Amino acid sequence: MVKNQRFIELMDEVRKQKPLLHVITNRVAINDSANGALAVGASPIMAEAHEEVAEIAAISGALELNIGNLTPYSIESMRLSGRAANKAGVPVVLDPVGAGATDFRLQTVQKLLEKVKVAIIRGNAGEIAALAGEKWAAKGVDAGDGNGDVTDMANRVALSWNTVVAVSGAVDTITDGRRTYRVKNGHPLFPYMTGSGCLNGVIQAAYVAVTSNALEASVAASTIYALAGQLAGEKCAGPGSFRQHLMDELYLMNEEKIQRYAAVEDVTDL
Ligand SMILES: Nc1ncnc2c1ncn2[C@@H]1O[C@H](COP(=O)(O)OP(=O)(O)OP(=O)(O)O)[C@@H](O)[C@H]1O
Ligand SMILES: Cc1ncsc1CCO
Ligand SMILES: [Mg+2]
Repeated sequence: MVKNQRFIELMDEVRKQKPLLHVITNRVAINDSANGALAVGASPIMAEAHEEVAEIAAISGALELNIGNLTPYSIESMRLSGRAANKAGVPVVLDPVGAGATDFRLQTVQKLLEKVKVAIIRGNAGEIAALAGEKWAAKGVDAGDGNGDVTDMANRVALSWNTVVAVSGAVDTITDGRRTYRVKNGHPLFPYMTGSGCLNGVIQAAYVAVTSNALEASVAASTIYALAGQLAGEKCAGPGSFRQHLMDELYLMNEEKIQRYAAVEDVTDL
């Protein structure tokens, strides 16, 4: 399945369709998330008023829920929009930011997953470890260190919630619990840009808006995003200009760069 050609087709499809993305996210990442969505060709709307979220979710190409700055109000926004998205057949992406940091976050994610069918869960290893019930020294919203096998944890979470799981890190692991892919693109400056994982989640939403195959959407989004960061990192001196170059490289991504540099492996049978 993972052919560079397919990533290119999906990238073109996002640019052609310009899917509306309903995003409920944290106040740290909100502006970069909107700009990154525009850079890949999607059309973001950040909305969380209870009066309108169901209506917006139902007409969107995808809904992205990010729990980075939870409040009781935003939890209800996520529930209402998630239910409306499910009813309308709109795919939902969930970013369980800091799920290992507090019981409140973990319980909120679990309750959301019980009520809302999610197409892709995207998180760092610490967050996915929390969902898998694995011990892991996650540090707030950062991944931290742990000994668990990332693929095994991701598989378990994917099978429990019947979803695709995309684990970000130096290598990204994407699985539906049956097939597993690894993306080796990326750049060490990524962790110095706050909200870079949150933007990854929004790009996942842009891609799942244009295909009913959430696994291929997630592998394509993870690859194109990590590759844009890799090319950005090669051009810049530090985190400030990395952020600028990342937006540019998302916008400038093309067939030639994907064919030349995408480093994706199907590790299902390894
Ligand atoms: N050490 C690294 N080397 C290369 N790429 C990396 C590295 N760490 C993360 N990435 C890339 O950075 C992007 C963001 O992933 P990361 O795991 O840092 O998200 P996150 O921890 O959820 O971020 P945040 O919470 O700040 O939004 C991914 O596309 C991933 O491929
Ligand atoms: C720093 C931070 N705190 C809550 S959300 C967020 C953005 C990165 O996840
Ligand atoms: Mg994160």
